[in-house]
Amino acid sequence: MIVKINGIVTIDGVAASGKSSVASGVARALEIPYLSSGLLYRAATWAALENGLTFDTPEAGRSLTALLGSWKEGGQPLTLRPLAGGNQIWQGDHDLTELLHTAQIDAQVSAAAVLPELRGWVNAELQAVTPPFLAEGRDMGSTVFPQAEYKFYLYATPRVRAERRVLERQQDLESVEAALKLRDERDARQSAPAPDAVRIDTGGGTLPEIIAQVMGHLSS
Ligand SMILES: Nc1ncnc2c1ncn2[C@@H]1O[C@H](COP(=O)(O)OP(=O)(O)OP(=O)(O)O)[C@@H](O)[C@H]1O
Ligand SMILES: Nc1ccn([C@@H]2O[C@H](COP(=O)(O)O)[C@@H](O)[C@H]2O)c(=O)n1
Repeated sequence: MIVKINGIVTIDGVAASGKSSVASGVARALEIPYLSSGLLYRAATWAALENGLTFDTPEAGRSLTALLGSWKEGGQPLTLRPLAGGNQIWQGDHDLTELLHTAQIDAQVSAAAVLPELRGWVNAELQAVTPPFLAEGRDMGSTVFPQAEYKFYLYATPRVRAERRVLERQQDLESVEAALKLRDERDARQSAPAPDAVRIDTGGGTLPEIIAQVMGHLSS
C-alpha cells in the first residue's frame, strides 16, 4: 500500500539507536525529505571548536549564535540539505558532513546542545521548512513539532548500540559503550519521549524490520 504523508512524522531516540538509518529508510519509502536535527547540533559544535569558542561561559550561547549569524550575513550560512538518502551540512560550497561524526564532536556536542540560544537557532532552522517531512532527533515530537501526525521513539541497550557503532568507527567496544552512556546522561533533559510517541526497541529486529514496523504504524 502507498502511504501518503502531508504533515510531519517525528523519530526521536537515544544516541546510536538507529534514528538516522530508520528515518532515511522511512523517508525514502514515503518519498519525503527527512531533517536531521542532530546534524545541525553537530555542525554548530564544529563551528564553535574551529573558532575557539567554549561552551562553559555565560555568554557561550550568544557567542555561538552570533558566529552562525555572521556566517549567514556573509553569504556562507550553515545549510542542512535534507536528502532522503542521508542528510548533508554545507557551509557555502564546502560539504562539512564527513567532519561531523567524529569522537571529538560526539564528546563535545552535548555541552553545546544545552545552550538555550543554540536550541532556539536549531529549532528555527527546522520550523522554517514546509511539510511534508520527517524530523529526527531528541525533542522533535515533544518540543519542536508537538503537532506531528505520527511520533516514534527509538531505543536499545547501550551494549547493542555500542556493538553497532564499533562497526562504523575505529574504537573499542568498552570505550564506545562508555561514551554512549555519558551522552545519554548529558542529553537526558531534552530526550524525554513525547507521551504520544510509539516506542520501538531497535535491538528487537534488523534495520529493514524496524523500518517495516514504523511503516506499519503509518499505514494502519
Ligand atoms: N535494527 C536496527 N535498527 C536501527 N539501526 C540499526 C539496526 N541494526 C543495525 N543498525 C545500525 O546502527 C547504526 C547506528 O544507527 P544510526 O547512525 O542511524 O543511529 P543514530 O541514532 O542516528 O545515531 P546518532 O545518535 O549517533 O546520530 C547504523 O550503522 C545502523 O545501520
Ligand atoms: N533534537 C536534538 C538532536 C540532537 N541533540 C544533540 O546533538 C547530539 C548529536 O545528535 P545525534 O542525533 O547525531 O546523536 C546529541 O547527542 C544531543 O546532544 C539534541 O540535543 N537535540
